[in-house]
Amino acid sequence: MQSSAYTAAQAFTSQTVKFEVNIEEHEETFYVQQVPNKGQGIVAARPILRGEYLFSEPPLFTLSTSPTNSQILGALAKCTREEQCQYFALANSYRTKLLPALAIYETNFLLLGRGSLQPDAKQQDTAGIFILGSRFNSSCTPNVSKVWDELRRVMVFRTLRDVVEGEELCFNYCDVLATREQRQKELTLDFGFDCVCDACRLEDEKVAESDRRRSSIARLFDEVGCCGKEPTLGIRKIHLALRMLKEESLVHYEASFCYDAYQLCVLVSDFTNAKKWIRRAWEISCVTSGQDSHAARMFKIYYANPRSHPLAGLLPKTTLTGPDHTITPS
Ligand SMILES: C[S@@+](CC[C@H](N)C(=O)[O-])C[C@H]1O[C@@H](n2cnc3c(N)ncnc32)[C@H](O)[C@@H]1O
Repeated sequence: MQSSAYTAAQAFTSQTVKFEVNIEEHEETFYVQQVPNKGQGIVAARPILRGEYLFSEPPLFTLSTSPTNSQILGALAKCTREEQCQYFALANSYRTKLLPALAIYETNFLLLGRGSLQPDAKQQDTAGIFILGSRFNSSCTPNVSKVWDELRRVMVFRTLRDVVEGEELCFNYCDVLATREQRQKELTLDFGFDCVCDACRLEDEKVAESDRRRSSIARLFDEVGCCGKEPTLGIRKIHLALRMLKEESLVHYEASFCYDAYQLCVLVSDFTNAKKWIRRAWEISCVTSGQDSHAARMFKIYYANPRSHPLAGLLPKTTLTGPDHTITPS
């Protein structure tokens, strides 16, 4: 199998430090190659464990989420010739609709805000071009997470679950809890392609089942937030959601549900189960966002002292259930 060897080199913004992402350094872990019906993609060269760090990459340049063609050309003018060539070698899904520089930007930009390691990073409207990160295709059952580290100004990629050798590495371009129809619509309208990921290629009853589960998880996510006065009901909904997330092989939202369960437990002074839930939330956030992420650090503090949460003891004492409790379908 062929890997395309290239180097993405970019100076840190307003710093003199050079930061390089060299695909050759990662060849034992993954390689870039053609994948059926998606152009190029990133493929695991060996079994990779859940939560393994893949690489960090600084943006070639950053702009708003809807720049003009001349703003992009302006940013490219500050790049080296090699970097410009790398940019124009990226995928282009809008070849017939937009000018080349803009079309490539629209096909490849990544938002800097989502999943930021800093809670208050005001980066929602900023996007960047990442030469290697641009080779990740989309999956609606992703096995890779991407988190923007505002402090280091790099996008960090890591695996969300165990990956077998030869498996494609993908993150999600759209909300994984949307139904297939909603996802397909968004990917066609906003990203310019028809998704052929495994979840989108499910047929008949299987896609109906997957849609039902994803919609139920989304609904439970909202409902749990309203269960502050009914912790027993809230915990039951969380168990249900976690079971469905597992059935859908989805990791996103898991830490959030576990943190909600922790909060419900501290509300009723069930600190034994609270500790179990916050430990689970911490473990998952280390996988999805890394142990230096804001969420992982906050969960670690609550694990050390579950009683320190401001909601502790606000409701009458009772015992709920922990993350290992199994529920029977109703
Ligand atoms: C950021 S690029 C990803 C890498 C790209 N395949 C390449 O060759 O460099 C985004 C483009 O990849 C393709 N792509 C990504 N995910 C896909 C998917 N799930 N199904 C079909 N095409 C996909 C689409 O053409 C999309 O516009």
